Amino acid sequence: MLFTRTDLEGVWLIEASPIRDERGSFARTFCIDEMNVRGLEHRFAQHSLSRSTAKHTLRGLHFQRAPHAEVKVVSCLNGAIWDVAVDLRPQSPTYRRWTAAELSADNMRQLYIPKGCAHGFLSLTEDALVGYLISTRYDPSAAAGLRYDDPALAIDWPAAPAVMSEKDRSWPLLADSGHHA
Ligand SMILES: Cc1cn([C@H]2C[C@H](O)[C@@H](COP(=O)(O)OP(=O)(O)O[C@H]3O[C@H](C)C(=O)[C@H](O)[C@H]3O)O2)c(=O)[nH]c1=O
Repeated sequence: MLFTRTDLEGVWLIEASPIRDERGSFARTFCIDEMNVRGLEHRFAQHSLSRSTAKHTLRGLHFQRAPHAEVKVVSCLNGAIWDVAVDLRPQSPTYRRWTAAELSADNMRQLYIPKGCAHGFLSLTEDALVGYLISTRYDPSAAAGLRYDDPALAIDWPAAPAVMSEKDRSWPLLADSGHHA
C-alpha cells in the first residue's frame, strides 16, 4: 500500500499495490498497522455502499456535525468517480480549500477524509459503486452539507452534474451558513 498526503491537511490518498498473476490480481486495501503508524483512524463503525446509475451523478457536499463527525475512507468498486474533500476546520492551515482525486475500480485508489471535512463526488461512468468505511454511526439529525457550486469553494468539477438530489441542490452557501464543522 502507498500512502500519500494530499494538499489538504490530514487527507491522504491510499493506493493499493496489486499482486498480479495469470488469474488477475490480489490487493490489500486496509491494514491496521499502516493506519496506526500514521496516526490514522483504524476503527470503523459502519461500511456503506452507494450506487449511482447515471454518469455525472453528483452526491454531496456532505458532512456530519459534531459530535457525529466522521472519518471516511472512500473507494470506487465499479466505474470511476471524481472525489472531493473540502476542509471545514477553522484551525486548519487549509481551511476552506478543496482537493480531488479520481478513484476507480481500475486504479484501486482510496481517499482518507478526516473529521471536519465535507465530501462529495461526481461519477465519471455509469453504474459507479462507491464504498465507505465510516468511523461513526450515522445520525440523520447531524447530517449537513454545502453547495457543490459554492463560489467561495470554486471546486473545478470536471463536468456539470446530470443527476443530483433536490437536497444537494438546496444546501446553504458558506457565506450564508457562517459554517464550521
Ligand atoms: C449517509 C447515509 C444515508 N443513509 C440513508 C439516508 C437516506 O434515506 C438514504 C440516502 O441518503 P443520502 O441521500 O444522504 O445518500 P448520499 O447522498 O449518497 O450521502 C452520502 O454521500 C456523501 C457523498 C457522503 O460522503 C456521505 O457518505 C453521505 O452523505 O440512505 C443511511 O441510512 N446511512 C448513512 O450513513
